[in-house]
Amino acid sequence: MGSPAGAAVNVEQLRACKRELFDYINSRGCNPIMVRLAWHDSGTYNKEIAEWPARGGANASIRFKPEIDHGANSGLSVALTLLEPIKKKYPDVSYADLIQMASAVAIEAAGGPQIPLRYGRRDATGPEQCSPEGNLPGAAHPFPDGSPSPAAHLRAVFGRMGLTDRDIVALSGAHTLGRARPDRSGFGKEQTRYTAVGPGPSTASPRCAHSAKPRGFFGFSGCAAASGPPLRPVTPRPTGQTGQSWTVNWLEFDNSFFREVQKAKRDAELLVLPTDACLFEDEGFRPYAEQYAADQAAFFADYSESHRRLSELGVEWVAGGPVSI
Ligand code: HEM
Repeated sequence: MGSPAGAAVNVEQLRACKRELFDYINSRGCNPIMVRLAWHDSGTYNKEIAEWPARGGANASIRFKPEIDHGANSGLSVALTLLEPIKKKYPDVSYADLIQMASAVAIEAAGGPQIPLRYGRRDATGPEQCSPEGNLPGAAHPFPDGSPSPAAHLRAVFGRMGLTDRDIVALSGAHTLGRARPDRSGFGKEQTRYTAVGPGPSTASPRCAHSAKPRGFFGFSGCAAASGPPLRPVTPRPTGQTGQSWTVNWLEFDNSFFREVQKAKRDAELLVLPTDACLFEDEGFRPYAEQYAADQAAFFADYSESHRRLSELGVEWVAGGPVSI
């Protein structure tokens, strides 16, 4: 049911699990939902509460009812189901580690930065350890905490987790991946041209910079000038999808979220939530948002560090943890 406090960290299993997750996630195109699952597990953290697991955070309590049934978690049981066969194969990897690992791998496999994740998280063991509903941010008025603006709401929620303005802006950049679906969150359109035809430009595949070979939607399909194995496996473009994405290439992790939100004339086919728009409207957030729109390397560097912090919120480490692999 979960890793006991005294369980040791099994580095061999962690490494093998990470290797397997890479293709497992990429071949299914489930990168976005893995990122969202991990964020919704850690994002319940309250820095004012000392006791574990009452303080919330990355403890895998999201796998139990009632937490998985919270309104904010609508649709995330799909991600838990996908992870179950992997958990069975690597039983010494705690659920909390597996959820965070899947998210970091999903980002790296989609072309994002490496995230210096550490392992050895202790699992919550039952429904009585679930976090109460209402800890995750709302995307639009009226905000459940009565905040007067999206920016105030984000600061209240992320501040409760001990995160800063820079963390808020960097982490919001995860919306470069994925979609909103009306039947899950109530946000987004039923379908757009970027979900109907699948992620990526609708006319032609992007080309590798070194050759005329087309690029797969998850990375290079092969390039004569590049040494070593292909960077990422090629996966068929998933067409006929539903929902509304924030970006055109919604299975590619880059800084396009910021570039799209920044545009004076936005593409009506792409989603901008009030909490996304405020990143360019609020004086405290704007410098970071502008920097990330202009400089992908700066975004990747900050994202990587903020994501690691998010992945460790509220964590109780088992004996031998935390470890890097
Ligand atoms: C800043 C406050 C945030 C708000 C208000 C927010 C809100 C939302 C909403 C409404 C959706 C659509 C869910 C659906 O309909 O399935 C969504 C999806 C998503 N969110 Fe956020 N989010 C926030 C922050 C974050 C953070 C911090 C991350 C990760 C670090 C993240 C990652 C994602 C991803 C990857 C998806 C796409 C999921 C999918 O395609 O299945 N979000 N978010």
